[in-house]
Amino acid sequence: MAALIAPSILSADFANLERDLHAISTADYAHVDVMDNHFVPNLTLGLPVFERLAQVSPVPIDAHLMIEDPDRWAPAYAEAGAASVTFHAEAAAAPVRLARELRRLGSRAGVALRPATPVEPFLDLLAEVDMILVMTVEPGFGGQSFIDGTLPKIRRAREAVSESGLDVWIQVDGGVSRSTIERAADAGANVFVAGSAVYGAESVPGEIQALRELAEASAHAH
Ligand SMILES: O=C(CO)[C@@H](O)[C@H](O)COP(=O)(O)O
Ligand SMILES: [Fe+2]
Repeated sequence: MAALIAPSILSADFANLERDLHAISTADYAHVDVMDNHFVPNLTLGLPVFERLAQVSPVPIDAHLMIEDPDRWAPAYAEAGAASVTFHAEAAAAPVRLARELRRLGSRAGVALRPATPVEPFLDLLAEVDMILVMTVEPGFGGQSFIDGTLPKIRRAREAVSESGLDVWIQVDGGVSRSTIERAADAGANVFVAGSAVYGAESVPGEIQALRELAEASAHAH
């Protein structure tokens, strides 16, 4: 399975976001973390900045909305041109209605799960989403360490997707690096978000390629 790499601009230089989007032009997506200081204890950027990022990005944008009331706010990110919009299961009042609305607006629809949120309630609803994001750290900050306890959930999600025959992607986000990406790929993830590992590397394109190769080698191994 092809591995898709989505560097998180949370670890970019916020005074040089356009430059740092161009630095990841060999990636598959640019992962943009929207935090509202309520759903998570951190604040990043909102719609006006996001709209400009979508206009100047050389790669499609994967929006990760760590916000309350995504039912109300998420569609605007699809309208702003996000290729994919992921909202949190814990925050959405009507996740199926919201996913349908995002798709209607031309975006892929993703549902994100905090480490302690079970995936099971969504396994009967796979046809309604394009991606499940299994958070491999508690959302809110970059640079945290990968939680191995999330691997069985990734595995269960992958098994259900395979059984369904649907092309639902499984994304991992948090603590993904050269030393953890193989475990996530082996468990069944196919989209990999990495912030500090990519932007902290000596060569950004070199790191993107190294992560892609490690994930693909591991995914092919089973
Ligand atoms: O959503 C989040 C954090 O909540 C992420 O997308 C982080 O930006 C990942 O950063 P690293 O763990 O890769 O440094
Ligand atoms: Fe994220």
